[in-house]
Amino acid sequence: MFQVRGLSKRYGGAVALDDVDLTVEAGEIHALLGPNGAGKSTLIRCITGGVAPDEGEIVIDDLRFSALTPREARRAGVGTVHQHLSLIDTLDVTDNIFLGCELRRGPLRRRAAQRRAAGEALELVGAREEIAVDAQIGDLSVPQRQLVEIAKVLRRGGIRVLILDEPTAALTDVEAQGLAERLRALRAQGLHIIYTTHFIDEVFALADRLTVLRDGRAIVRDTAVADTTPSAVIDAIAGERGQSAVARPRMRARMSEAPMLELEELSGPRFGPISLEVRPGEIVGLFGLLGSGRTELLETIFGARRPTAGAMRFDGRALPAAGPARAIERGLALVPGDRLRQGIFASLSARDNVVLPSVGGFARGGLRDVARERSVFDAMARGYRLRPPRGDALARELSGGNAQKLVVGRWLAALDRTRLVLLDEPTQGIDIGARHDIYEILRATAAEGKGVIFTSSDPDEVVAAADRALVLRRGRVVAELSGRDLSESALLDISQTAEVAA
Ligand SMILES: Nc1ncnc2c1ncn2[C@@H]1O[C@H](COP(=O)(O)OP(=O)(O)OP(=O)(O)O)[C@@H](O)[C@H]1O
Repeated sequence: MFQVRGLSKRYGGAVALDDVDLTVEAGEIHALLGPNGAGKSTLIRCITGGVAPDEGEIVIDDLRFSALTPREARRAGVGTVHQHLSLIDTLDVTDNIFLGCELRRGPLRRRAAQRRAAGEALELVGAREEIAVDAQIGDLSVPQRQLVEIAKVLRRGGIRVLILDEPTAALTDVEAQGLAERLRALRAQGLHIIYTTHFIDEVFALADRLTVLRDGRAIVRDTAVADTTPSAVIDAIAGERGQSAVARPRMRARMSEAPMLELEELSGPRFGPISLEVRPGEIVGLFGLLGSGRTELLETIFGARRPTAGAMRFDGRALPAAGPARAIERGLALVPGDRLRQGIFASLSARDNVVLPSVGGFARGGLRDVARERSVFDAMARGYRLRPPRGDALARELSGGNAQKLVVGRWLAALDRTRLVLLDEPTQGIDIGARHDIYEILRATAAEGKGVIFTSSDPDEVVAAADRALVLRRGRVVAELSGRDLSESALLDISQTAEVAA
């Protein structure tokens, strides 16, 4: 039995959870959905012991808790797989699984016993054949790392409730299906599985029941997936603008002939050689996974990394690897993928996070133009459905998805000077309503004659937002698709064929 009853949590005046009930049966996969800032992470933190609720209780078997410490949660059988994986690249699988809880006899580590137990833990997630216990984590693919992470949690034993926070955010469809298989097997062992996601299709393929949170309330509660439809769920998540936002027609930009960006046989760290042209008004999608070289390619164009061979030209002139400052001067902008590390200033206000790169441009007579900063921020908050839409909220108080909107939105504020925008996974962690708003913003940007390159591991997204897509695998372009040829199934076919060929 796993139940949450009447859970409420406030942060100052902000209500994160408002009288939430949730029941997850044994042997059930329960999807937790909702727009950014709806309270999903807060609910999960209450269950895993990171946050003490103000009211309500959590019931696990015959134990009732009004608040849990992380230790109590573990003892009660709650295991959590976080979105930001906790594994260390330079250690092997066994050492990662036993990090901080090594098996010892006196002062000695029992290496053989650990390796054996690590193998058994991998068996629990059906990955004993696939993953060697002495493989370096850095050499594993993203889905393999995720399996190690789950194995690490299960190894502790006594897990009754398994919680996964956006486990498929960085996976392709094929990889997500692989993970789904493993989760089904765990479900069959009687675990209560709760997972958060922004992917609706996946919920209908995998989950048994679902709950949708909005503004801290469970507006759809413990509903059997068989009793609802994807469009009803999208409506519940995105509100009345939901369906229409998703179905809105695409706006095609007219493209001029001369390319603004030219890459000629460009090679760099983990990619190349790649040749690519981007014209003003064009949106190019780079479809590839983490580790496909997509981030390195964007960073090289932006001058943050040095190419090892080939040439780059922007507006017909050489684009030297002279650092981001020079690239920004020439009209390039990069929205980084690792936003937690590279993008957010946690202790600054939401408004400062958005206007900071543009403050110089807004200043008048050496003073910050506060009115202008406010209006730029407010426009961004409206356009991106920022929650809360307050400029003075500290960035660290925002939910993950809303913090992400700040980093993407920052370039909206600076867009006057930008001619080519590079975005690394711009919608990862962003809810379905705001996701489509971001596509529109990309379209509107292109319609002004600017160029856009974005990376994505979501074929849907590439089809929805790009004029042309390059499929990237291990640093090379394995296919290029545009017009009628650019479809979700074509992208998937090509990436699977490339996978098999490799
Ligand atoms: N430490 C905090 N201080 C103040 N407010 C907070 C804090 N943590 C969360 N909140 C607020 O609580 C609300 C719920 O946030 P939560 O992180 O649970 O959302 P979420 O559904 O997980 O969103 P996302 O999909 O963006 O991750 C948000 O309005 C957020 O701003």
